[in-house]
Amino acid sequence: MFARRIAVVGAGYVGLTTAACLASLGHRVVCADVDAGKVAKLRRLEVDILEEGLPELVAEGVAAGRLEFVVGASGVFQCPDQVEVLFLCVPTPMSPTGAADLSAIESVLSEIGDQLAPGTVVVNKSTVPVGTAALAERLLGRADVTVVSNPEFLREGTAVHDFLHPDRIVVGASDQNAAERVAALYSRLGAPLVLTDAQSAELTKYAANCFLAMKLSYVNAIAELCEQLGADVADVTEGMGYDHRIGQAFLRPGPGWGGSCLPKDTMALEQVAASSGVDFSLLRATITTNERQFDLVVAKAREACGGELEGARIGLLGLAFKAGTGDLRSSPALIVARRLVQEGATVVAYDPQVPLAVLGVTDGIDVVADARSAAKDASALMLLTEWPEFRTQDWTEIASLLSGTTVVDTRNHLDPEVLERAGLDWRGVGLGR
Ligand SMILES: NC(=O)c1ccc[n+]([C@@H]2O[C@H](COP(=O)([O-])OP(=O)(O)OC[C@H]3O[C@@H](n4cnc5c(N)ncnc54)[C@H](O)[C@@H]3O)[C@@H](O)[C@H]2O)c1
Ligand SMILES: O=c1ccn([C@@H]2O[C@H](COP(=O)(O)OP(=O)(O)O[C@H]3O[C@H](CO)[C@@H](O)[C@H](O)[C@H]3O)[C@@H](O)[C@H]2O)c(=O)[nH]1
Repeated sequence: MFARRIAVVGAGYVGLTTAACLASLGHRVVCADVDAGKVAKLRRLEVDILEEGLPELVAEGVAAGRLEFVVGASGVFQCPDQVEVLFLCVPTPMSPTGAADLSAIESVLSEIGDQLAPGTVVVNKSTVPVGTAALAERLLGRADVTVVSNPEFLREGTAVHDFLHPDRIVVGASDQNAAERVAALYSRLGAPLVLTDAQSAELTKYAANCFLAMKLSYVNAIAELCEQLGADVADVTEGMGYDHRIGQAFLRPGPGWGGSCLPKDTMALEQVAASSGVDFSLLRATITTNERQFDLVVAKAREACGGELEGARIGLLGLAFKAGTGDLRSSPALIVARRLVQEGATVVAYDPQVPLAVLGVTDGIDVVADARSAAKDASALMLLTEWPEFRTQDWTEIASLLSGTTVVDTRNHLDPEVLERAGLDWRGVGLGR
């Protein structure tokens, strides 16, 4: 079924990807954002997030007349065609209590509530606590409008690929007909479909993200054990991952997990569990293990600087929360960098996707234009984001620029033999040597 027109509110990672991909599937889409500057750029076909294939899909959709951009959620009603399905893709950040902040969703609902045509399906794609679809229906107060939960599972950096090749589509609603209308929008993707109630759909999203976070905390704890016991985490995780019940994915140790979703979603589910009277100590341990991981990384930096961070100069390779994105939200690299600054180190960082001017003076992090500038006169170099270009640096030149010899590789991303040939002391994670 092709809707006469789909509206998408929010033109960020999820909203813009949803709008452009639905347009590429043949739907007619109007995408709204409260940020007039962002909308003006999108109208000029400028996409300011790093997502492979997204600028091309936006350009194709606009050229085909299937995709347009408007300012403000109510802007979607300026178009002559009636909106039949409206997706909510607005932020649900962490509030000071740790719970998800639903104010953007509430604000959009109050803005559009009176303007929705009878029979419209409102689809929530933002990550929200159980009960939000029901809350949205109450806020709308419209018996002729249904709210459907359709959580999104895409990853940053591979958003278009993930949207068009999803592992599954989850659609939850009390109204079977509305759920099927939403599911039909994705029919060309051929993905497994989980049709359920709204509560189960909403919980599925948190359950999946928290499971991924738990897997990573577990792996990072195993890596720490490897260091104590003389084992090699790469071999241990390879041996674990061949078990199809475990799988090889999401088993790479690192500086801790971060990004715009896992940290806030683990905190939000913890809040939900607490307020439901459920003792989810496993989830608490997942979070605290990650916080400890940052301590361990800072301790490695301290050791690399001879036991004292005060006055040390440390070069950082990477600031984004993972390779393939320029997103700094809850980036472990940034958390570690700030901690090093707090402990008195001078931190000079390079990231291929983070512009020089992005960090404020308060962060105290000197962002430079290349890896060589980060290495210059540093007592130690630390890799925090696994950008491919870091593997292919001229490591002999880097070695000549450093004042020390230690390279802490928090992701086991570099080739130790290449670094050792350059006279450097490579220190990875989860290696008992
Ligand atoms: N980033 C991801 O990888 C990802 C993946 C799956 C789910 N999610 C969830 O999707 C939701 C959106 O995340 P995101 O990363 O796309 O956020 P984002 O910050 O990249 O984009 C959100 C957009 O919404 C706009 N916006 C805010 N309030 C608005 C309003 N009242 N009216 C119109 N536009 C408004 C903002 O200007 C921004 O452009 C969150 O709940 C998030 O947890 C994110
Ligand atoms: O083996 C691994 C895999 C990931 N990470 C780290 O884990 C974090 C999260 O990575 P990833 O899951 O790839 O990032 P996101 O783009 O934030 O995607 C997650 O969060 C999204 C928002 O909810 C979900 O839609 C996705 O399914 C979920 O993977 C990053 O810090 C990664 O460096 C590791 O340390 N080791």
